[in-house]
Amino acid sequence: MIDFRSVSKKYGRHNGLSNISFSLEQGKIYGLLGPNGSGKSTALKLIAGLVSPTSGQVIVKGKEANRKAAADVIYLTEVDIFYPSFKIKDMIDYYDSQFQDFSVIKARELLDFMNLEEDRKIKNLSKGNRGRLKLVLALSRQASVLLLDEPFSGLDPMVRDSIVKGLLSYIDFEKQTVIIATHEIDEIEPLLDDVIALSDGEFLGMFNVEELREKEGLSIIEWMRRTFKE
Ligand SMILES: Nc1ncnc2c1ncn2[C@@H]1O[C@H](COP(=O)(O)OP(=O)(O)OP(=O)(O)O)[C@@H](O)[C@H]1O
Repeated sequence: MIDFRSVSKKYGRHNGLSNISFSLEQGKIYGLLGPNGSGKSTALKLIAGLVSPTSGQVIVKGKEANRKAAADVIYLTEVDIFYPSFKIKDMIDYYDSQFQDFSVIKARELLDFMNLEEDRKIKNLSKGNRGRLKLVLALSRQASVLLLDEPFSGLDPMVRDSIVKGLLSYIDFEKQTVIIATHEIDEIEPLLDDVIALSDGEFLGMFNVEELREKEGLSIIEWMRRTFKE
């Protein structure tokens, strides 16, 4: 349902991604892994149609990715996108007015799960709570592709694990494909079906997490350490 066909993305003379090809299936959770600057955000932006490939094609649900086709793609970015004077409930209303696939009922359930009160002003929220709110807003939509860029980075490690596990119940695996770009591999490993590894804009490989454990006796983090040391 998502295809990268010989995709390169240059920023000026600098390589963001170099000749990458892979295919992703519907209904799976993918980890997009790699060190800083390896091209993870670039890959997500290409799927969301926010940047265009310099060469090659990115196909999402049979069509070339662009801003219009991206109506069915949710992209949770690292950057804060909130209006500081808004209260949480204003943000929920705003999302409800902007996105047909947004569910207020689901948003309220998620706010409850994340311990967020609707009357809090966004500018008064801690970084971790802003991170929680971003997840609430993203997961309250029903789009087919969910792109999460470092979704757990602001979260307290003490609660991260339970949040990560809880989030699974809000994903519709019949319809949604999820790609999580992250450095926090340990916590999300149990969630992932397959992993795509990037380094310096190059595609290192894609593999199944369970197979890796069964055949090679390695966790993702062990595999990453070994691969990136080489
Ligand atoms: N707008 C831009 N202009 C110039 N170079 C860019 C731009 N965006 C990304 N790059 C470069 O492209 C490469 C890939 O960047 P990208 O942000 O995709 O990596 P990343 O894996 O998401 O990194 P991080 O883990 O640090 O977020 C980096 O070398 C980066 O400096």
